[in-house]
Amino acid sequence: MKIYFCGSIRGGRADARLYEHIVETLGKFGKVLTEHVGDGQLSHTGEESDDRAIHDRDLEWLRQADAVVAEVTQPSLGVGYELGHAYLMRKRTLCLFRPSSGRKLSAMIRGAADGERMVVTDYAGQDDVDAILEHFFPATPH
Ligand SMILES: O=c1[nH]c(=O)n([C@H]2C[C@H](O)[C@@H](COP(=O)(O)O)O2)cc1CO
Repeated sequence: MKIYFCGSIRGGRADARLYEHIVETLGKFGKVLTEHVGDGQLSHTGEESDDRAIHDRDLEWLRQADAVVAEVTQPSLGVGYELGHAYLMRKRTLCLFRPSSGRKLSAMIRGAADGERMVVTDYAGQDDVDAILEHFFPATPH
């Protein structure tokens, strides 16, 4: 199971520690292609690499992915772009949103959910992540 994790980078790194926890937990279900998104050392300027190289690599990883998981509380153009591609590629996708942030999730994300291929789950925080992921990923060996 290859998993593509999306989280804000240039959109702001306020939730970076939460991303780190999600990436670590996702490791129980498969191989996370985008581990760097959960790297606490990665700043809001992003990776050192050339922007086109980042873009092309990430779209290729997205093509390879069996599932997509996104933390969507911190708004990010890149995450929105990835989710649009994932949707058109018909990838099974889980979006995690924290209403306690005081934000209201974009209609273009919540409005795309069908509860099957594209799932949006509201949650309180880190302690809920395990149970949500266990519910999303089928209990088959990988
Ligand atoms: O350095 C990067 N590396 C990278 O993989 N990304 C991808 C993965 C993230 O899920 C998403 C974050 O987009 P943004 O930087 O617009 O917040 O884009 C984005 C950047 C910087 O834009």
